[in-house]
Amino acid sequence: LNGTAVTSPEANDLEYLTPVTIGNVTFHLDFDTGSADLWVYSDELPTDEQTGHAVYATTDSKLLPGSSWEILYGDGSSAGGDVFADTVVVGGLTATMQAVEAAATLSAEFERDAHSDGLLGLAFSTLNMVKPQKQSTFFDNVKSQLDLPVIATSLKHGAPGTYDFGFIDENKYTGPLTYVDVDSSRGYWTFTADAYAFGDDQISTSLTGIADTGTTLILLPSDTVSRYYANVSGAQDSPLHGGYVFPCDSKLTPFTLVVAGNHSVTVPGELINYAPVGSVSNLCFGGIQAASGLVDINIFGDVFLKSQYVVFDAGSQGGPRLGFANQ
Ligand SMILES: O[C@H]1CN[C@@H](c2nc(-c3ccc(C(F)(F)F)cc3)no2)C1
Repeated sequence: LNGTAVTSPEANDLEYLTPVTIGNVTFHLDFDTGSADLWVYSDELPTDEQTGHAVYATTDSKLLPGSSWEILYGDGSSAGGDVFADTVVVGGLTATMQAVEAAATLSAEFERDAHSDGLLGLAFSTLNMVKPQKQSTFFDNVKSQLDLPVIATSLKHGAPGTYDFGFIDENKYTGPLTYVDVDSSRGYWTFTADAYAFGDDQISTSLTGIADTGTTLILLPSDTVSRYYANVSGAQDSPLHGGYVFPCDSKLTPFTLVVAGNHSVTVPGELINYAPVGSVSNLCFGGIQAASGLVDINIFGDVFLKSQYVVFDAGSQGGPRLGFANQ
């Protein structure tokens, strides 16, 4: 059995939310290939923090005795609580004994996120934060039902896309799929590009990072980022806006990763114009920004992933790998 779930972008493609049924309640979760915990807003939160969200009724649920979780995300946000076992359905696929992590505390950033009802982690289960015993991700729990141990993402700019589980949909991409090996030793979908380019400016330095659907932007070392925006007239690193901004009518340079020898994966300049900074100024915020101190790895987030149909292959032909094709 395979499955497909439709995922929809919030404003400015800030995050993509996908319906997940737990028990008989549907939650809209932020699928995150950069973490490995499935957690939901719950009735253990202060009532005002539950408002506007689907809420997991822990009183009707099967507790995992003595288990708890606490997670910290790359932007410094955090969440924590206790753990239940429940039936979880995504795109027609069912995991009967899925660890569902009920949020009892949320950091301020989550309190401001009016739309998502929690996260569904799709990184490797070694990254799961449940103690004393790590729990399996939804993907690991349904993997045996799938034709292939793969997740394929089609995230789009300002339009619904899909998460395919168990199969690769030829109708969703053009040209060849180019595969690159993944180093899963830190639990992420980590890969290395042999070189990269800003337009025609070839940089023959390798670049290692993670494919992360839960991060909105592309986060790179600050010197790399300043080199990118040197090509964009009027661009400046603005403390007021928290990163590089430029005139919204700027023509942005494409960003290319060279992988698997000589295959180019290119993000068109248009996708690197992330969004206007506000309604009055004609400044736009860049889709490539510097990775903050908390994050010690480059992150190829949604701005990167939107240009590609991406196959997260857990080992259909040996080790884990990522496949990229234009969409
Ligand atoms: O940790 C890395 C793993 N993937 C990245 C990720 N970050 C979030 C996140 C979602 C929502 C919020 C909030 F709602 F604004 F609080 C904050 C962070 N989800 O995945 C970073």
